[in-house]
Amino acid sequence: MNTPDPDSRPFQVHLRGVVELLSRSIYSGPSVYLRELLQNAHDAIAARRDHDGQGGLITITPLSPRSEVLVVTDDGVGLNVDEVAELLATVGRSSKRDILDLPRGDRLGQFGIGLLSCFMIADEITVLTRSAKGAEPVEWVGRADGTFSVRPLEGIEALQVPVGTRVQLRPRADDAQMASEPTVLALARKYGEYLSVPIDVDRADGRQVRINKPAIFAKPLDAEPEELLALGEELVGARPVEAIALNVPSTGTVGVAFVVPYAPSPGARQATRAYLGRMLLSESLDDLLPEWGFFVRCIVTTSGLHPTASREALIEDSALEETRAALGQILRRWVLSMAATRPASLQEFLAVHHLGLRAVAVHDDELAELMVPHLRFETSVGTSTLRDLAAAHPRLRYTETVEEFRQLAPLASPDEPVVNGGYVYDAALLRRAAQVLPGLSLQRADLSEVLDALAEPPLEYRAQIAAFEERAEAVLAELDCAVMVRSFSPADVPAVYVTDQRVVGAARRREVAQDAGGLFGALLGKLDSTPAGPRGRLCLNFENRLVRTLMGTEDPAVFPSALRVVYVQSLLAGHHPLTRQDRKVLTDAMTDIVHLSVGLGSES
Ligand SMILES: Nc1ncnc2c1ncn2[C@@H]1O[C@H](COP(=O)(O)OP(=O)(O)OP(=O)(O)O)[C@@H](O)[C@H]1O
Repeated sequence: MNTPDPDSRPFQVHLRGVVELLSRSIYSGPSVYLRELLQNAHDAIAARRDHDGQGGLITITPLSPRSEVLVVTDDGVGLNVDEVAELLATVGRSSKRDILDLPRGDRLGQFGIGLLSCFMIADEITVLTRSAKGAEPVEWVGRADGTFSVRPLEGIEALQVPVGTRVQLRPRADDAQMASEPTVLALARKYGEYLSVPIDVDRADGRQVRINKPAIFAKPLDAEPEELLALGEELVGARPVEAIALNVPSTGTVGVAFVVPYAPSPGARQATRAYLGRMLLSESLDDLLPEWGFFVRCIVTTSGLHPTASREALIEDSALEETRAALGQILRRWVLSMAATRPASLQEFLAVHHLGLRAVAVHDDELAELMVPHLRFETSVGTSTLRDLAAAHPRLRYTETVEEFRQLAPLASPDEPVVNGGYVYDAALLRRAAQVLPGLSLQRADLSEVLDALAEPPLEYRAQIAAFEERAEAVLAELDCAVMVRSFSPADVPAVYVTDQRVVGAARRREVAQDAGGLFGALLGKLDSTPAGPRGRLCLNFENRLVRTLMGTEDPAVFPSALRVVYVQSLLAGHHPLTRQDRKVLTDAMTDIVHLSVGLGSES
């Protein structure tokens, strides 16, 4: 056994310093004083019910023209004279821990500091209390200077104190507003409206308001559907798309997730309104859901998660981790069941949230697995979900940019479509698609491979085509454009213009450098280290009527003009930017065609 050290002395507590610490570093603001008083009253009532089955009302009397004192009364278990000194005046001592010093699940408090929060608005706290276990009532007065006094009440004074506790605060002049009727009503509702213990607020006009409401979010979804959606609307700011029931029995967490009908900023987690034992913990808890749960806003109450001392956040422990994982499972099941039974609803949901889902799915395996098969992508055979595409075409190719897609889409074989990965996040998602959809082969599309794979025109036309390619290249040489003839479908596309982006980039820089001149022009000129080569290639379609007509046209005026129009048309169809020269070529060609058609002959 340890013998007490004769030199050991108890710590001194500098109360002003502790209150300063609470108000500056622990609590978000002085308004939590009412939460702490409500919490103590609630716990005292719970203790009284355990003791003799009685008790069950909290009354708050705010400041009024008739009184400069705020009063919170409960008919809970009360305290005797020894408990008053032991519990109220000892920082960190709480009656709400069990013999192993663990917090009791049915009590809201546990840290033994809550009452001190009253010093944030008042210099003196008076507690009048009578224990349900007998003994005379007591008055305890605690002061912000760190002193307190205890006085047993006798005679007429004692008769006026029923079983329970009455806490009185006289706020400092600057903080009086904190205890005024409108503020008290608002705070009592904010923190305590869902508590199971009734709370009445006395109004200056003599009436009493009961502030409690049923916690509809803790009931089955169909109990009060309209009221539930109204609550969702209040939380989300618009009518929610759907309500999903949340229930994690292992941590006593129940509530509702409302699916938001608008797209929140990508990756932003929706804040959860969380209650602990039905008393507000936080209106904006951002770590209760997995990161990808940004498309719902939740309201929950929990009994098995652990608050930090501020009681405004949760401790990041295994219970929180388990709850987060379980809530993720519930959202995942919701998505999966929608995909299986209500595909139209899933597509509506994705139409709103696809961008956010894509953003998160890029780095979140869980979400990628869940969502990528259902996301829609643009392809050379129309827009489709990846799952449907994979079912119809086990071999797919994808492009990294929109430009590449526009060039390749008209050339791709319908059996092996090209998927546009150029929109934000899509290429990264497509790179992961094979993991998510086993059996799917998805490769980066390569322009030259696609061109090489195009069918050559029939052998008997080879000589004619070679001559035609030569004639056409001579016309388009000034535009730095090579020409090739291939067979592809659809037959109504006369030609596709394909480019090497590096060559085009260099050509554009040269153009800007010429225009800019001076130092900037010289700088751009220096950047230009790209290999030379034709800026692009016009791939003419042997199956197309116009192309076949052109092949048979020898006219030195008609042939170049018509070919130049086909060239600019292909640029436009592929959404390629037109250079100044391209625009001039089009105007000149059209002018020539008009002249030819009215019999004036070509201008050139
Ligand atoms: N209204 C009340 N009725 C009975 N006992 C009370 C009342 N208010 C406070 N007490 C006693 O005083 C103790 C200290 O209260 P305090 O609010 O400082 O801490 P707590 O409620 O135990 O924990 P927390 O810091 O988490 O609020 C309580 O544990 C309780 O035993």
